[in-house]
Amino acid sequence: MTSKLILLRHGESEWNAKNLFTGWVDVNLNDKGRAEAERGGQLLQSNDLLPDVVHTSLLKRAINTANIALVTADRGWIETKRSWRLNERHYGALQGLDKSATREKYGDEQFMIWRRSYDTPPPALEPDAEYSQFNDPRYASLPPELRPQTECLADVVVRMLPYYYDEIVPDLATGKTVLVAAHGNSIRALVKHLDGISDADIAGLNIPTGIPLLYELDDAYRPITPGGQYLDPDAAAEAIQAVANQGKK
Ligand SMILES: O=C(O)[C@@H](CO)OP(=O)(O)O
Repeated sequence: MTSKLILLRHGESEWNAKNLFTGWVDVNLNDKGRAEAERGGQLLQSNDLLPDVVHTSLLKRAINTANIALVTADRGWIETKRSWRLNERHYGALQGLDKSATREKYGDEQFMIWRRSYDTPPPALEPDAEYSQFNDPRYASLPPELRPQTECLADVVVRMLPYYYDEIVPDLATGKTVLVAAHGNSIRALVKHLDGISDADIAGLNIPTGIPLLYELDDAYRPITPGGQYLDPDAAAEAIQAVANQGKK
């Protein structure tokens, strides 16, 4: 038996457009992001990939992307599950900072370590800082040690995988087509797991906004096509390059 898992990074957000580190800050989609989400829904429909269940993070850019895409594909009625474990990587003290200014201030090497190294997190964000989510009511049920103040990608893998195994795989096992609407770095964590990408090589993988990425999985939940298939490969290639170039002049 094979199963279908579709990964969808949210459409462009207000802070993506401003080139700011976002992480757990709950910013909304902009007009371009909403249009990308609609196009994502059209691609699901035209490829006959109609989700039976959707999993999202607790952040509105992913929630609204899923809603727009699913309503567009006439699947707005499907079962919905949400978890903080699908949230974007917490960007620590970088949240709210301009990416280009950060690169200029700290240099290319430090910028890339914070942005794409596997196991070096940015400095922690104090709980009472302006862009901290430490006391946000949506995380009130988490014990303090689970509420991040910064994360590297390795931390995201560790907190995301229990959700994948406990909630997403059981949906795949019952033959459902599963949509996961999440974020650049939580999707990178999941792709790293699915494709068995090394800690070094994952630095070079970027996820475009709003373009569904289909993984057909075998009965061991391994990809039949390594890397999956973007439903619009040309648009994905261009958008991936744009993500990789963020922060460059
Ligand atoms: O700012 C962020 O939260 C992420 C995703 O937008 O950025 P980056 O691609 O730099 O990890």
